[in-house]
Amino acid sequence: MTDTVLAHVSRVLAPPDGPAGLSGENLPSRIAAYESDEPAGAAGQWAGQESNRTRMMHVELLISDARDVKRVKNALEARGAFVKPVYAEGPVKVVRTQLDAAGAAALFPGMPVREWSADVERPARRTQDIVAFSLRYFRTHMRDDVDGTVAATVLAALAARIPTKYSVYPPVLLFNNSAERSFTRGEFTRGLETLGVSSTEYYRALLGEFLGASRDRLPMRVVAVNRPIEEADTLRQPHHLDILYRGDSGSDDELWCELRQNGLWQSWNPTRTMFSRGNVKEKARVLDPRAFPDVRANDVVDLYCGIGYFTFSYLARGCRHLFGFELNPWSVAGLWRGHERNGADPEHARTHIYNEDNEASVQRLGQFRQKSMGGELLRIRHINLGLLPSSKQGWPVALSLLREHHDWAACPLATLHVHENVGVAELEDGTFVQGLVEQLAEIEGAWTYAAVHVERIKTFAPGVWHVCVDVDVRSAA
Ligand SMILES: C[S@@+](CC[C@H](N)C(=O)[O-])C[C@H]1O[C@@H](n2cnc3c(N)ncnc32)[C@H](O)[C@@H]1O
Repeated sequence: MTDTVLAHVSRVLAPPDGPAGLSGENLPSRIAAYESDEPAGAAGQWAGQESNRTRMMHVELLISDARDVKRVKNALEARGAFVKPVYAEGPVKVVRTQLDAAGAAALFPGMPVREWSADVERPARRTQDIVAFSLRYFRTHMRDDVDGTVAATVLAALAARIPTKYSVYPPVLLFNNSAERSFTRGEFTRGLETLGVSSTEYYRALLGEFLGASRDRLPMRVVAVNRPIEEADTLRQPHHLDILYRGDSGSDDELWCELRQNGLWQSWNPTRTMFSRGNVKEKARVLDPRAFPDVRANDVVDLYCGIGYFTFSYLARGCRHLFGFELNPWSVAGLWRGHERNGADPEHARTHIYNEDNEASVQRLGQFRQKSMGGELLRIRHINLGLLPSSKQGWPVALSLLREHHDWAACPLATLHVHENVGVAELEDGTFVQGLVEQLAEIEGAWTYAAVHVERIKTFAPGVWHVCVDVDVRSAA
């Protein structure tokens, strides 16, 4: 064995009281600590009581030059305003603070900031805990007759392949699948065979470690590996979800995950529908009356409603009617499960979901107005356009809805929330936003458009941000 391999083997074989991070002794509590999408006591806001959700929003600093991180951290620590950990989003280093926007501007003039709250997603999970647990398990469950040197080499190889990033989506423990670290790598499966370790028993044991990990104490029964969604797939379906272990006899069609974020339940079938934890921040923004004013008692259209990511936040804010359009029947089924779990609007008096192309929305809203409103116009205060990589298909649809069905006299302002993946350069030089506004004006020239906010939601790929641009639309008349 080379020195490098030996050094690595001695590191991964460190005894339980060895270096922190490899011991794994405190595994359950550490894992439990990762599983929290919201602070204890965050209440469901479904009934539309929005006042108690208003809270001070802290900001995080977006630092483009890594050399500035230390200085910023020191300054924050001196004021007791630093929040661990510092993390990276593409080229940007993100430092969380206990400061509000004004405090940050005073301390770090000109530095870009964005809001965050404790119920916003934690940074990517990277931990050696899974590795430590797994190595302990392999050592205690491998065949007695495996040669010591072979065992050490194989354990080192396994340690390098075990995925360390995962999501707890009860009942599914979903692992990432990077080029280096994955349970589906040949080295991993061959390594288990060499040691005589049963993968089924190993996954069952791994799940056992997560039993107490779900904050809502939901059962964990499935280990799966996710692969990236294909860019070209409009329905954003997880075609490459591999189920490695199932502790029940249900079929894929009966597998429903549940997760509560910002006090609202969501439900989805992970073999049929994508789920992005990172959108939790945008969902929280929809719940913030300062960011999304006048939702209450007005109407909202969600042109790509999916499983209800944003739909539920609008309903929680007390909108009058929510019209959602979604092509994927599995997402619609998930949306209704989540809707039921959230326990309000049981008669579906406010929630109108159409399992069809949003191109049909102009016609559907017309029918709704005739049937349920005596032909009266709607007050469409917000239109959500939540499709990646681009929601461009929905831009003319959104403007047609305003043209045909919106009462400008009763509601003089309508806001489009345009989700897109945008390159950093186009964002920073303003060309994306300018192009968006110009294209909207080309579609409907009689109105005015003002891009009032650009929310950087998460990095989609290096140098590419998933953003939501809020565009205020006013009729010139
Ligand atoms: C990024 S996902 C939506 C995320 C969503 N907000 C949620 O809760 O899942 C985009 C969704 O748009 C749907 N979709 C794509 N094109 C559509 C169209 N023309 N009309 C209606 N839905 C569409 C896809 O099926 C997918 O579920």
